[in-house]
Amino acid sequence: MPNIFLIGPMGAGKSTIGRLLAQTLKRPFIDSDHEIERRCGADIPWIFDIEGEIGFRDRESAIIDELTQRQGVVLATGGGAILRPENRHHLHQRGLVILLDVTVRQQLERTRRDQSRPLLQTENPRARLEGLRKERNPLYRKTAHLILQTDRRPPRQVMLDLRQRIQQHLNQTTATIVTAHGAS
Ligand SMILES: Nc1ncnc2c1ncn2[C@@H]1O[C@H](COP(=O)(O)OP(=O)(O)OP(=O)(O)O)[C@@H](O)[C@H]1O
Ligand SMILES: O=C(O)C1=C[C@@H](O)[C@@H](O)[C@H](O)C1
Ligand SMILES: [Mg+2]
Repeated sequence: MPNIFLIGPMGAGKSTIGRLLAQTLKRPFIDSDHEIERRCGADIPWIFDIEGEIGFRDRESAIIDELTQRQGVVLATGGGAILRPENRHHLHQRGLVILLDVTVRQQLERTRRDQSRPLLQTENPRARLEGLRKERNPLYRKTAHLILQTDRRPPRQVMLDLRQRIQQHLNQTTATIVTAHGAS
């Protein structure tokens, strides 16, 4: 089984679904946001405060480069992990990249009680999420091998669907390789 990398907007469920998927596949689960916090000894709002978004993005790029070199892991990335070209390249080349997508409406619902996302600590989170979506959607889409909508379904359902889509994708890829090599 290749590495599974989850990308997508804040509140799409990358951390939640990633953990469930790793459990059922019996793979190690890593969350790049948590790993940055653990190593830094500070939470993300604090890192944004002290080092600015650029400081956080530098830490994020270093951790993505490192974690994508592991084997057989499920990795949940942060919502902005696709912003830098080198991150997109590492993700796309070193694993199967799944975009968990979500509507802005659901994002608002899922993130409104949580103050851990500095980019949403604004007067108008809806406008911020819409702006981010416009800017990032093309980047998510060109980095992903598979796309899955996560609205209106509970996490376990999304995870089961995702597991099936991954299996289908891998079966198709294997079939193509076997055909290309002319195996009987
Ligand atoms: N399919 C779902 N249905 C309902 N709630 C969900 C679903 N997926 C995730 N959630 C809830 O939404 C919130 C955000 O989910 P999560 O932290 O997994 O998002 P994320 O994609 O990792 O966001 P971030 O990019 O900020 O790390 C959590 O409270 C989680 O329980
Ligand atoms: O969408 C983003 O830019 C972010 C999403 C979170 O996962 C964190 O990585 C951080 O809050 C920034
Ligand atoms: Mg997360």
